[in-house]
Amino acid sequence: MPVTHNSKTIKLELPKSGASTEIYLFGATVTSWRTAGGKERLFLSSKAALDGSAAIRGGIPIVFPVFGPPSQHADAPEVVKALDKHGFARIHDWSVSSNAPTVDEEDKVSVTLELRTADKPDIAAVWPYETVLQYTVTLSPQELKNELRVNYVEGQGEMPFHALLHTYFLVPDSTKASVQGLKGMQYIDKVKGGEAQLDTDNFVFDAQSIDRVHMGKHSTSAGETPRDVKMLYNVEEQGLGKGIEVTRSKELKDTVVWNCAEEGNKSIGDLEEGGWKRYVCVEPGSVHGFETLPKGSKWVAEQTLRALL
Ligand SMILES: O=P(O)(O)OC[C@H]1O[C@H](O)[C@H](O)[C@@H](O)[C@@H]1O
Repeated sequence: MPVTHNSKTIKLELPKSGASTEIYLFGATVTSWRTAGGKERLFLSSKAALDGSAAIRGGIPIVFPVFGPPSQHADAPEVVKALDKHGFARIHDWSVSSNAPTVDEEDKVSVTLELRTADKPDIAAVWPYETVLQYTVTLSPQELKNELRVNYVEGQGEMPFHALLHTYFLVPDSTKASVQGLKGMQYIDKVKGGEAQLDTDNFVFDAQSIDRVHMGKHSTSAGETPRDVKMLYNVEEQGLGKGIEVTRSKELKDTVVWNCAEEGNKSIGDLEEGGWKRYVCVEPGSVHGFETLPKGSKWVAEQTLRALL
């Protein structure tokens, strides 16, 4: 059966190719993505809480409706200031949507999860905008697509929000991994206290702590387009390929790159020892400036991850 689930997780499988993905209902967090042949592409800390007691350390947590600690944003509206770091989507149970059909074909399988703020009293207490989040995960032999839909159903005034797909890639060695496609972009360097900088080269993770928010879109002769980014392993390994290409819809205009390095690893209790060397985060989102959504409307964004052979 290509779609199986239990009370905690959903598994999508393409038996012919060996590709699969696993999604926890908690946070709608994708915790595993294996491409054709069964190679794992996402990092999941062996110390991650998988019992709903904390956000899952690894995979693809969903950040909504605020990125980072709300106090970090001078432009955060009052209502946002009361929220937890990275918002509420990653720390609540989602359910399988009965409104969206599950696609189940030989080389494509998908499922849609849903979070209704009206069903969660603790969210409704702090978030006066009734929201339905829908998240569709689609697996093909070499690709994983994540589509997030934000439906603002009922409330007063426009709804402010950030959204981001906090993708942890599994890498053989984070100090060798690089990211192509950010050259020429302005970024905010959170390690250097929020200083704005210009990326002048293709970006190489090294042993230093990295925490950057690359802002906005690419200007090309064809107009403004969202960036296509490539995360490269720069390591030869049987069956691994070169890396992962990350494409996204224009709504995910920003890209966060993060690795906590050895020193930072010590202060993250649920990150396994040496975990910093096994992951790099490349996170498409809209986190520089708040989106504002009129009541009754919808915001749709997606990323596609593709293994580069
Ligand atoms: O530890 P978490 O709350 O999951 O946050 C993990 C990281 O998320 C993002 O990448 C931020 O840019 C980092 O500043 C933060 O440390």
